[in-house]
Amino acid sequence: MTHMHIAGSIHADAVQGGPTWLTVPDDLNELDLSLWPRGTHRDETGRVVVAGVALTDVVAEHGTPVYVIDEDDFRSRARDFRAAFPDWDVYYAGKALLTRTVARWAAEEGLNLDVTTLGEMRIALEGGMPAQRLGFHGNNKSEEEIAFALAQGVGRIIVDSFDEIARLEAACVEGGHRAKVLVRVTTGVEAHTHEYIATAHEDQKFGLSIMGGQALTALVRCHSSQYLDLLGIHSHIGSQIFETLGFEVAIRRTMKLAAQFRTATGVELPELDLGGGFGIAYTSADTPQPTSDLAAAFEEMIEHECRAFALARPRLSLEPGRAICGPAGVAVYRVGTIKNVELEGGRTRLYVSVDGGMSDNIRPALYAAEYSAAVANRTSDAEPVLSRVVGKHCEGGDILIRDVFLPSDVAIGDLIAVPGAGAYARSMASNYNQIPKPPVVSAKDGVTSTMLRRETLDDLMRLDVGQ
Ligand SMILES: Cc1ncc(COP(=O)(O)O)c(C=O)c1O
Ligand SMILES: N[C@@H](CCCC[NH3+])C(=O)O
Repeated sequence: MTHMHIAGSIHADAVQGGPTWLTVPDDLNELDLSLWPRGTHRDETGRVVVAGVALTDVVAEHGTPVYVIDEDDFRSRARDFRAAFPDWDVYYAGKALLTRTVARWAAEEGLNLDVTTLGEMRIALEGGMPAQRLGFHGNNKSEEEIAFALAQGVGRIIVDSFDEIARLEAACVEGGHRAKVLVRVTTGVEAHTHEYIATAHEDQKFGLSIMGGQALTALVRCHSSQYLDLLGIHSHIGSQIFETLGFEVAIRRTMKLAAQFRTATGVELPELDLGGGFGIAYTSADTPQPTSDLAAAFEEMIEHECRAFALARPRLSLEPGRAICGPAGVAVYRVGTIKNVELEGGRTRLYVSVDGGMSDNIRPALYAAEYSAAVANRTSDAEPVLSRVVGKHCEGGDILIRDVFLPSDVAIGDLIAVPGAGAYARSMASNYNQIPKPPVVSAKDGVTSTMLRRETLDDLMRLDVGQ
C-alpha cells in the first residue's frame, strides 16, 4: 500500500525526508490543543495532564501501554451532537470504543447505540443502554445474534442482504416477534477517505445497491413482510470524512430512493439514517468542521431534497463513533530503545521503539493512518528531529507514527503520548506476538478508574488448552 495521508493535508514547508504536510514545529513543548482532550495542558513541571491527571501518574498506577479516556471530553462531544442535531437520534457507534462504562456515558448523555455483534449488544445492555435504543448492524448477523436481539427488544435492525431478511423473518416466526428494520443501501458515493474505510461505493460487502435496483427491491420486500415494520433507509458512506459533498450526494440518492419507494407502494418512509464517518484531527494538518457547521450543512441538504422530491421531512438519525470517542482518548507508551538510522543523502532518521504497537493500534498499518505524539513526562529544549515511532512486534510495518518531530534528547524511559487514540485502536486490538491487550482507563477531575483491565499473560495462557 502506498503511504497516503487519509485526511486533510497541507503542502507547506515540506520537511526533507518527511511527508509534504509535515512542518517543523516552532515549539515541541506546546501541545496542539485541537488534537488533545479538551483541557489537556502541561503542568508547571512539564508533565502532560489529561482530565486533571498527569499522565506520569496514570502510568505509575496502570503501567504502559495504557489508553486514557477523558470522560468529560467524551460527554461534551456527545452533548455537542445532541445540541447540534436536536431533533435527530444520535447513535454512538460502539465499534469505535465500547465498555460498559462507555455505554453508560452514552445512555446518560441521551445517545442511542449502534452495535454490530452479540458481544457489543451484551456490553451495551449491561452498561445500562435500554434495548430499544440499540440499532443492530452487520453484514452477517447470525441466527443466535438475531434471536438475542429480538428477545431483548432491540429498537431497530439494519438489514444488509436478502439472506438476512429471510433469516430475520424466520426468527420472528420462531420467537413470535416483529422487527423494526431499516435497509442499508449503497449510494455509489466515492467518499474521500482510505479505500478500506469507504463503504458507499458499489464494489464492497456492505449494503444493497441503489443503482443496481436491489435497494428498492429490499425495501418493498420488507414493506410487504408480515413480520417486519419498515422504518426507512440507512446509508453510511465511510469513515474519517472531512467534506460534506459525499453526504450531500448520499442524501440526494437516498431521498430519491424514498420517492421511488413511494411511487411503488404509495407509502412514505418515516425514517432516514445517514450513518457516521465524521473525521477528527489526528495531526495538525487535519481540520475537521465543528459539529454545529456539519449540522447546518445537513439541515440545508435535507430541506432541499425534501422539497425537490416533495417528501415530508423524515425522522433522521446519525451514527458518529470516532467523532465522539476519538479525541477523548490518549495512548501512552514508554520508550524502550532508540536507533539513529542513516538514510541516503547523509540524512538520518530516529527510530523510537515503544512498548506497544500494531497489536494495540493497527490503524497505521491497515490504513496508513497518521498520528502525532508528545513526550509526556517532561519538556525539552532540544531541537526537533524527524522521528519514527515504532512498536515491538516482529513486523517491519509495525509503525505507530511514520513521521513525527520529537526532541533530539528523547530517551529510554520517556513517555510518548499519542492523542486521538480513543477510537478504533484498543477496540481493534489483537494479541499478535502473544502481547496482552492494554487497559483502558477513564479520567475525570484528577481521578482515574479502570474500565478495561490489562490482559495478563495468564489470560492468554488459559486460552491455550492444547497438550
Ligand atoms: C454503519 C456504521 N455506522 C457508523 C459507523 C461509525 O463511523 P465513525 O466512527 O467514522 O463515525 C460505522 C463505521 O465506519 C459504520 O459502519
Ligand atoms: N476502523 C476504521 C473505520 C471503519 C469503522 C467501521 N465501519 C478506522 O479505524 O478508521
